Amino acid sequence: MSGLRTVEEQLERVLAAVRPLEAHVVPVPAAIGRTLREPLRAAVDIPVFDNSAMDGFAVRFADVADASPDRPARLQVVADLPAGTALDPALRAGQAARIMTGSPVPTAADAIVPFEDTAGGLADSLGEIEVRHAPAAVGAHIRRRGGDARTGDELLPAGVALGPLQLAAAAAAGVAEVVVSRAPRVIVVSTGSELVAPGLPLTHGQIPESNSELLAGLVAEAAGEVVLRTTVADDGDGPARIVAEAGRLGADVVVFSGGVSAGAYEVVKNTLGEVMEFARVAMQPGKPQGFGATAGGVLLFGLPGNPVSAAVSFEVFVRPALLALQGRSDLERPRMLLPAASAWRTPPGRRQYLPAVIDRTDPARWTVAPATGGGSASHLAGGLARAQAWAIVPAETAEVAVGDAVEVMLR
Ligand SMILES: Nc1nc2c(c(=O)[nH]1)N[C@H]1C(S)=C(S)[C@@H](COP(=O)(O)OP(=O)(O)OC[C@H]3O[C@@H](n4cnc5c(N)ncnc54)[C@H](O)[C@@H]3O)O[C@H]1N2
Ligand code: MOO
Repeated sequence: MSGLRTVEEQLERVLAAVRPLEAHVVPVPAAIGRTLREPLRAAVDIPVFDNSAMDGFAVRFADVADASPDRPARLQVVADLPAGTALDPALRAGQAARIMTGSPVPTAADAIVPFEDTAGGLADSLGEIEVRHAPAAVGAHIRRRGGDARTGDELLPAGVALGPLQLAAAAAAGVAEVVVSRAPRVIVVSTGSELVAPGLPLTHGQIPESNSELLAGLVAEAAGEVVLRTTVADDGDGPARIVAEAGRLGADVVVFSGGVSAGAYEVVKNTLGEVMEFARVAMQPGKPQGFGATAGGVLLFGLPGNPVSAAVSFEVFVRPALLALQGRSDLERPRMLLPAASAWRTPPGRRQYLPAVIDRTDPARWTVAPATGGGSASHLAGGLARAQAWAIVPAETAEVAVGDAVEVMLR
């Protein structure tokens, strides 16, 4: 199809307009979902000290090296070391300390014997014990100081998203505060005089408004903060009023949906032509795209109004921009090649982004299929509910056959 811009060209224009937001210091519990802007370095060693991996006895390996059920080694227990103890008892030949998992190993000990390897176990553990099984080697069941990370080691580079695993590592490394990006502030605007809040009665020609639900949720998934969510009519100066409001609210991004194609009442296209460029992109759905920035740097997206078009356009253009604003190093969703479970036709000359389901019954052979009976028709908002991924089919491909390897963007 002639005169269409590639997805890559459009995305390049979008990303060229992105200026990363300020970074600030927040306490670790407030950093969930934020993007790290300075490397995370360990403030203490992990583990902090040599400690026991088992409940049992700290011993001198030489005392128990030959222990067996027939010839058990007898040791005298001279100390008890619960977790949190500050003790470091001396152990002479033939002596042991009872020790719990996580307790500091005495300097004089060089192996741990679990309760299970003694005759009396926990029940008989504070007087004399009989070790019936020798530890495998010096150091058995001892978790060494710094074995995981040393003070000052980089645990995470800047640019990664902080989830529960990353924040737990920060806490374990003794870190109380991290430097993260602030959340992008986003305004979500639906356009259309036919739109009515879901649940309200509909007169002829009216439909429930659903794009703001979609886009606000996608913004939140991308760690953005929706500061205003509203609908404007197909006539009047609603979009311009919103752009002015963006300045007052300190918004970073405005996402319009609808009103960008070729009709008589395209309110975004007709009123924001001075701050936005309207292009046709070689993708289906999502062909008509508006994008621009205000003098103050607020990014303005004009997504097509069809619900599937809006969803795809968000994935392809808005989400990468929101992540780039936050300084995220990886702007892409994970992708993989999967065999098609059914055949479908694709639009000529435009890259297809098809709402897809993944059959994960066989873990060694996932397959992909369209989520909607009607293929990629952009109005199928109900079928969108089943979509688990996007199948991406190149512009040159006319149809997908069963078994063809299809690129799939997971979500
Ligand atoms: N003559 C042409 N007509 C169209 C073209 C074209 O190239 N030439 N492109 C088509 C394509 S492709 C798309 S996509 C749509 C995009 O249209 P708009 O972005 O202008 O969107 P609207 O016309 O406002 O709405 C389209 C469709 O989506 C429904 N909609 C809109 N907003 C919402 C919402 N918030 N919640 C639920 N549904 C919404 C709306 O009622 C329409 O049915 O243009 C084609 N036309
Ligand atoms: O681009 Mo439209 O989104 O094909 O339906």
